[in-house]
Amino acid sequence: MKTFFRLVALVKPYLWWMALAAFIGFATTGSGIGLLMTSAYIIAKAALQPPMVALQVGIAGVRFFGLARGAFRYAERLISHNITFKILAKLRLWFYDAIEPLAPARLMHFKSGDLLQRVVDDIQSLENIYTRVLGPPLTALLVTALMWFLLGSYSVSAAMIILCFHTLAGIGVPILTMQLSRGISVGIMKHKAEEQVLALDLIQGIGELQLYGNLPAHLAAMQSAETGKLQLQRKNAVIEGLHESLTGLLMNGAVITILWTLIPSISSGATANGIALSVITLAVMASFEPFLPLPSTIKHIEADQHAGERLFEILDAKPETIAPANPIPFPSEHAIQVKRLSFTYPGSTAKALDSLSFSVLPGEHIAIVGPSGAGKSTITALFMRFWNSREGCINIGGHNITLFDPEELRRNIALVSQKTYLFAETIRENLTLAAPGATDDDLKKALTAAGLSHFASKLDEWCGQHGMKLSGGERQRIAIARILLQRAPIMILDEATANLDGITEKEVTETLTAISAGKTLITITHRLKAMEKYHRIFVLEKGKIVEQGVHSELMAGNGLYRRMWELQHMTELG
Ligand SMILES: Nc1ncnc2c1ncn2[C@@H]1O[C@H](COP(=O)(O)OP(=O)(O)OP(=O)(O)O)[C@@H](O)[C@H]1O
Repeated sequence: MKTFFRLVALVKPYLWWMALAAFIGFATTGSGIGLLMTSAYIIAKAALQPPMVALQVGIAGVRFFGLARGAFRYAERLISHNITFKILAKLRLWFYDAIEPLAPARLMHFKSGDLLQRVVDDIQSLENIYTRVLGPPLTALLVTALMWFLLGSYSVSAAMIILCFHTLAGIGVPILTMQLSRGISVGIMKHKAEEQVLALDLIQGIGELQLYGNLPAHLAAMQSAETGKLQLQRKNAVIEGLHESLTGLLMNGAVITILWTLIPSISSGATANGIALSVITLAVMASFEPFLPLPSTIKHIEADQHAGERLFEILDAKPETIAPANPIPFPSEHAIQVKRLSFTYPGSTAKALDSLSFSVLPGEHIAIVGPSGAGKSTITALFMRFWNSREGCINIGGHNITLFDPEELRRNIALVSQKTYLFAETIRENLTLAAPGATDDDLKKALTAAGLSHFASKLDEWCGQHGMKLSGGERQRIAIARILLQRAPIMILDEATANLDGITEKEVTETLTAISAGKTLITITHRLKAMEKYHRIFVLEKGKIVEQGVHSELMAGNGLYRRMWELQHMTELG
């Protein structure tokens, strides 16, 4: 229930609007009751053939309640939907704000499809919190009070009867529905989330699924999630039918019981007359309208609770990197010093980096090389503060990088990794990501310098899903154009050319060398190509620096570097 109250707290700023909407909802049902009461009055009275003037009040009542009902319904929908959309927009913004600092460290354990489900469906389902959960019970309560007052002023026994039947419809039927439908809404949500995860995997990994013959098994899993969802939806429909029939039954039960109680008093001429009886009958029937949605309220509480838990799981997660309260500006002098840096990934026992120390002078070009799993990419992740080390530190310009605003730090370190992500947008949008204020002229210059002059006239060309319309080399060149636009003084190239064929790799490397002139460069690679150009090379093995020097010095030794170099060059020659 804690989650539910947290969700209710979210709508606190709209409490007065919600109260107004509930009151207008009550006015709508009240007008419906008034409409039927005045209609019954006219029909019953007309049967006694009175003069026309005796019907005037009734006719005016029908006109008034008929028009008022429509106007109130419209106002109630307008206000409640307005509140709902405001709440949804607020929740979505919260979610995006919360998710951004969690990437990538805290999102590692979530599947993309599941996150998509949370941001789209879970938040959407919370729109019911006002329209189906908070509003209808309030309206039903007000209608019960109105009927108690209307009937009570006429007959106390009729008022007691309507109270009993309203209590059964407002509490008994919803509790029964809750017992019968326990777990259904949550089950439907779980199946939907499962389907979403599988659908996204299907879209993204269709090539692999086809290649390894796993497509039928994947489709079967999707089918099974769909079947599970359909079975629960069918059960849900049966229960919904049942509660609607029960509410109808109670409405008719209330009418019959009240008639049965009041008819004797007409015969005896004590309190009731025939006209009043027909008015009461129709009023009782109309008063059950706000009780119809109550059983779904209970189901929505369960669904909202589950959706809320899934959202709060993200909203409450502590980001790996928190910006300091008073960040210091990024220095203009940016010598780098890594001191006794160690790092162990959560859940792992082995150190990915073990007391690593090295320094890079401003404008110096260094390479960090080593076999797969040596910890090279972990260094990049710590520099960009995707992860944070608890042992040792990275200093830039003499300041620990934790003292900078992470966003400013990332603006000043340009990163090209092995896999450049391109959004399913135009070339322009994929470039302005790095420099939102860049002009078309800037973009064209960057494209030309990155070796993509043929794209300079195609800024509005769509890149395709994940940049599929571009070759691997072109995608890496877009990344180069991005870092040119970013104009950062420090560059990290993390296996930037690893996925390219020999000729493209050579061309892209030449472009990268040209644009890194005058900047501090850290190249991270396991491929020992053109190593002569680096001022210093650090050889990493199992998270430790085992050798360092220039290419010729390392080749003169008989260590890991030389063995890696010989192995790679022998393989290439062979
Ligand atoms: N997110 C993670 N969670 C747990 N362990 C990880 C994670 N990422 C990397 N590791 C482990 O940390 C160690 C260093 O990984 P890292 O990716 O830094 O190596 P690398 O030298 O860049 O390798 P490669 O050249 O293959 O990319 C490896 O043992 C790896 O299994």
